[in-house]
Amino acid sequence: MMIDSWAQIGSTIAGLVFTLATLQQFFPHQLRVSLQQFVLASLQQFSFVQKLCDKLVSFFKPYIQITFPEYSGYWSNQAFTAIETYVGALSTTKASLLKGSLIKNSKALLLTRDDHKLSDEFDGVKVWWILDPSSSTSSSEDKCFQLIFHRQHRDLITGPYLDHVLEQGKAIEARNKQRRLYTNNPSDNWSSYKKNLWSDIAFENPATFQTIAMDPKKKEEIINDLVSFSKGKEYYMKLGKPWKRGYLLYGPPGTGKSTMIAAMANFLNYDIYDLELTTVKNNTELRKLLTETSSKSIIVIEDIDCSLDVTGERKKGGSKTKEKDEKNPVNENTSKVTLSGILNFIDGTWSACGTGRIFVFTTNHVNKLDPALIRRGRMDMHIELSYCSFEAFKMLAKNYLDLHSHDLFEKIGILLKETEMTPADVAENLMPKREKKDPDSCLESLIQALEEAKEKAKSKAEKEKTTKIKKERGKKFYASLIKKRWLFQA
Ligand SMILES: Nc1ncnc2c1ncn2[C@@H]1O[C@H](COP(=O)(O)OP(=O)(O)OP(=O)(O)O)[C@@H](O)[C@H]1O
Ligand SMILES: [Mg+2]
Repeated sequence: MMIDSWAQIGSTIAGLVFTLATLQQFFPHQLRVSLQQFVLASLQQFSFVQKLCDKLVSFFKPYIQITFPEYSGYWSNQAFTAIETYVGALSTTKASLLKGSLIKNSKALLLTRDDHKLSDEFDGVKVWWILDPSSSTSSSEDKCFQLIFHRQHRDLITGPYLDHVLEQGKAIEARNKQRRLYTNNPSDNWSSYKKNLWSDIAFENPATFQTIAMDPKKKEEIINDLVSFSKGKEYYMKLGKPWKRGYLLYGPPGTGKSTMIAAMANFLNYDIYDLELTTVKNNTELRKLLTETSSKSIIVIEDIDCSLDVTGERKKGGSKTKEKDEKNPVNENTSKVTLSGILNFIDGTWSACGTGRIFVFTTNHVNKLDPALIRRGRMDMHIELSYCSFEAFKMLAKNYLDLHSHDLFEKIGILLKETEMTPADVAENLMPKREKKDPDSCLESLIQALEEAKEKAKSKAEKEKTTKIKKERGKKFYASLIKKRWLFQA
């Protein structure tokens, strides 16, 4: 009330000053000077009185309240959601009244305090959160949070503290969020409702970077790259580049390409969009699908060489190439997605319509891919996943058998150098076949498999060698026949 009346006085004085300024033009000079002095003195007195009044108000009412409603107009208020999560997680360990809920798309049971008033501390300053302060008095069904703090900490609380609350709330939400695996629906099934472009299920692949067997240095490099990308929003903005990154995973079947994608999603807490190119009819559909993916997600095209003819069409250049490219669909019957459509999808104007996106392509035949598709900027990091090395084997032994060392490791190390066995095959041999783990028999079964693989490779190499020799002999024989015939004719 008091504040309202002072606001009224303020506007009255402002009006008076304006009227006086207009009238002044008609007064003689002497009178004008005296009037100005009078107005200045009154204003000084007014500001003194106002300061005094402010002090009185803050003395009798020293606390500030900020309300965060659940809805702002028709839209849900994102600040409310983040605050709800943050406040819910406030020292649940100390509280005696708890409530549990399993929220949609959340992977864990959410335990929150079942109090209406909670205190929190930031930089030594105490604040209070009240849920639904008006619930007892108001008939409105909308929930809201009220933050109460002493007015002397206004700057700290409205600035750094609220930033901290929103950031923490969002981080907890992301941690609890159940990741989703999306796959695109054939466009014949698309309804007018946009969400129908993709179907999704809970993503429950438990692969992590700890469980992936590969060169530790390479693994660390990938992790660092992902971390700097995921935290690099401002950096990308500064560079004027869309916030996106491409990874090309290549290597023989069973070397961990799909496992790596799952580990990336789990590490970053991103959803996966598994794009099945063969069901996409044309570039327009491809663009639509892209615009319907969420930010901070991984868009995957597995076995890109099988989904699209990307075997160097653009290398030839010229308008003819483009013509050929357009005529070179994924699937002769239904799809007209072209290489240029894919290039535009990853790197064109449309690719920047969301942020924090990761594109991952996998292939077993990296040499077959058009250089334009995998150049840096499109596929920024090329990751080779190869046959099982000794380092990779040690990781698998640790994960599968809890073994850090064993007498048989040395022999396995030598055999791995002499053979090409995929981590998938090594893992299969290390998997205990009985309920009770018996590391010795698992390692022995691996040694046996390695020796068999070595023998197979040896006999295959010998076979290839004899076929080559036979071919060369045959060639020589025909050459001599032709020579003899030619001599005879001559
Ligand atoms: N590097 C690895 N580390 C740990 N496990 C692995 C690794 N590679 C393969 N595996 C195991 O083998 C299985 C098959 O691997 P994955 O599907 O990732 O291979 P891929 O490279 O995607 O093969 P493809 O080229 O046929 O798609 C996985 O379920 C995983 O258990
Ligand atoms: Mg795979």
